[in-house]
Amino acid sequence: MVQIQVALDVVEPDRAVRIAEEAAAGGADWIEAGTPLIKSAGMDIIRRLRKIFPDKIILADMKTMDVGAAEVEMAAKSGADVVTILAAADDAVIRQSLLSAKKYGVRIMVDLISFPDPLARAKEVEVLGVDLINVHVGIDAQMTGVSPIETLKKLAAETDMEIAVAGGLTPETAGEAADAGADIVIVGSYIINSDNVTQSAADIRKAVDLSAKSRAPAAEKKSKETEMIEIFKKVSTSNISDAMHRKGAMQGISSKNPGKKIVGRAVTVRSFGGDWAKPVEAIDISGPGDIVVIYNGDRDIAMWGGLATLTAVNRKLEGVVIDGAVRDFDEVQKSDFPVFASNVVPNAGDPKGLGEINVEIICGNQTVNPGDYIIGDDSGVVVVPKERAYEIARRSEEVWKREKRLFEEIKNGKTLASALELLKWENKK
Ligand SMILES: O=C(CO)[C@H](O)[C@H](O)COP(=O)(O)O
Repeated sequence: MVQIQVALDVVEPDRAVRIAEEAAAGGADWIEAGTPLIKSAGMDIIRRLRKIFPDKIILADMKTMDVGAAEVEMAAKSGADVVTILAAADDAVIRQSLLSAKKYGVRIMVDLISFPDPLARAKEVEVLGVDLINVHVGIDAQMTGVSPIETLKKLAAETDMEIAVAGGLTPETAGEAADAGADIVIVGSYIINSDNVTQSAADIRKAVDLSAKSRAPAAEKKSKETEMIEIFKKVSTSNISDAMHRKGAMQGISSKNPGKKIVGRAVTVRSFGGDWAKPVEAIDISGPGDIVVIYNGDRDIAMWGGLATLTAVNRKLEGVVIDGAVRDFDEVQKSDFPVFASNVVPNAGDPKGLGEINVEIICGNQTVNPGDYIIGDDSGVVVVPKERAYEIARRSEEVWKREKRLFEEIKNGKTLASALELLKWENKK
């Protein structure tokens, strides 16, 4: 039977243990002390997991690169059954790890993460005596859209080693992995960031246990663009800003029609001193999914009002974001059209026609290029450069999931400080 391994990639040991208990209740067979957890809690977390789960396989995700014998020994003596060594490590490290593993009665799993030619390396380590290999796409690489399944399929046809697979697996891809020949399906984020860990582990268990024949045909693969838009619609601007390391938020611009969220591509406009010609001309070259993003630089002369709003509604624009002022506030509000701006004033400027459309602009102190992704909600507006949009979308979804999980923990009696073990993690510099 294919084994399910839950990867405890959190840095708070108490949370890790709670999640492990919930995942075990959902059908996880192997419990992995993830690398960040081991770095945070040391071998104590292995001892603790061993005590709580005497009958489960405990994997120490050491990702050892050097001094294999010593690292295997300490994980083994703490209670691990399986220890990971990086495929990128020198053969000497792998040999030493295998010797130590034999001595202390544990198994070695070689992790192919980021190895340029994983199939060739898998054959080499098999010759060295390794019998457990992990086809693995790391978390940061997953965010760019890389998946382990194709490599898994190729490796399964060529090796007798037991194969584990990891890399952002969900029930759908975990099922595919089982069909492709995986013996151990390793799942982190999908389970540990779920607001119902037990159910999510059970979903993976069910997907893996279904035979290939009884599995529903895989859903048609979405384009990256569709996937991105769906994620941006689901997450908040706060999640996106976190995913961008607190960058991307426009300053001084807020929703003038609260409750309206926008997700779309920027049509940029630069104009000056209330000049509203270029902004309203930009509406005519925009359509569904477009957001007109305007730098006007004057908070006291409006360059957008009720008539521009009506035109934008008729052309089915997604919204408008203005570093500058709007007027006709009552008409804007009645329209329900998403308008984000820095100020509301009654007086307008003149349509002189100065400025440009679809050039790089600065709006709310952020650089915006034509085609960049703009997301606005009641917390504000963020700009996501188009070149990094897929990665940022995927990362913001992880932030969203983690917050949902924390929300559940706080609902169940934890405080935010205790859930995140804040005292331990205060900056000691
Ligand atoms: O070892 C890891 C990262 O290096 C993870 O434990 C592994 O990738 C599983 O987690 P996820 O399902 O989130 O990818």
